[in-house]
Amino acid sequence: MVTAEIIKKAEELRKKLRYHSYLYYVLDKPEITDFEFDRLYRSLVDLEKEYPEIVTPDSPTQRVGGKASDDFRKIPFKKPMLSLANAFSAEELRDFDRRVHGGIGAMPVEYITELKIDGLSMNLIYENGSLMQGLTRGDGKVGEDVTSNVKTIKTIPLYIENAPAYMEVRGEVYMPRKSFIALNEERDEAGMMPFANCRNAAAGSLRQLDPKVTAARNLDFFAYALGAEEGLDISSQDDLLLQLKKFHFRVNPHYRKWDSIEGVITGVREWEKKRRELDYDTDGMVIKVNDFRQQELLGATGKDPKWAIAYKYPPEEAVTKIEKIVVS
Ligand SMILES: NC(=O)c1cnc(OC2CCCC2)nc1N
Repeated sequence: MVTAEIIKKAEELRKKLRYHSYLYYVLDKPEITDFEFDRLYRSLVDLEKEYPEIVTPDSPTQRVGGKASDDFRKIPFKKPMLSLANAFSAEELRDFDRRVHGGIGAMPVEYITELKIDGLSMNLIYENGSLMQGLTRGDGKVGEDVTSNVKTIKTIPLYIENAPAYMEVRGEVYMPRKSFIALNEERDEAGMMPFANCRNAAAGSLRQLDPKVTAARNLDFFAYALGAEEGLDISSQDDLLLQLKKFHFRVNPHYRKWDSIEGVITGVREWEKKRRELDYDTDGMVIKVNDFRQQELLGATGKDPKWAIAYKYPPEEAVTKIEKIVVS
């Protein structure tokens, strides 16, 4: 017979496990040992086994669901996922800046630069703090339901405290380079084709029918935008990134605010080389007008926002295997 104490005990364990998972996976600053974490986790598993009726879909024990996901149902978005126009030179960034100033008149403009993570963009739907659906971007209007695979990604919260009634969090699922290299070695040994790059490996891992396979691929997630939401009062991109961190999402730390496009160009040049030191692939920088009122003034033509642009770095040789071609 389930008592209020038992439910309270389960909720306390879930709260502790969420918090320590956040410290370990998102901040990489655990406060307890793995042994202590496992002990907490084991007590919740035992409690839920003894009283199956207290299990909640957002319990930490529900990350790797048993069932293979159905064939990626197509789900329309409440708010389309915009795509980015590209710039390939500093001059094109200056053209973008001229268009922005043309659109909003004499007001000063602040820009935010964010590393452009080379993964696949996702829409995470939270209702009353619980993760209800994880959708791939698809064509920007209709996504694919990969919820059971998304739930296996440890840095994606299954439950968020103090969240509004409805919120869509958007970001990039990616595979760290170390995991990509290890996965390709495994595939090579098994006589399978290697993935060409981290992005393809992440896409292939998210589209697995069995969540257990996805769970073993060590995917990760950086949050960078909100879709449809109720009750959040956020007025700029840098405030949004702070709010996403407060909700315990991983936010890429290398974003920066600039008060001129010349500053943006400095930032873009700085990361052209530096990005190779990172443990994940980037293919450029995303430049966004910081102020949301100015974003609204500029609007979006079709599917590209006029308040954001992606600067693309020239592609470097995708190194999967070194082939030596001996010219006789
Ligand atoms: N790949 C990325 O890192 C990335 C992609 N998209 C966006 O912003 C969306 C939201 C509004 C326009 C595009 N930001 C990013 N950092």
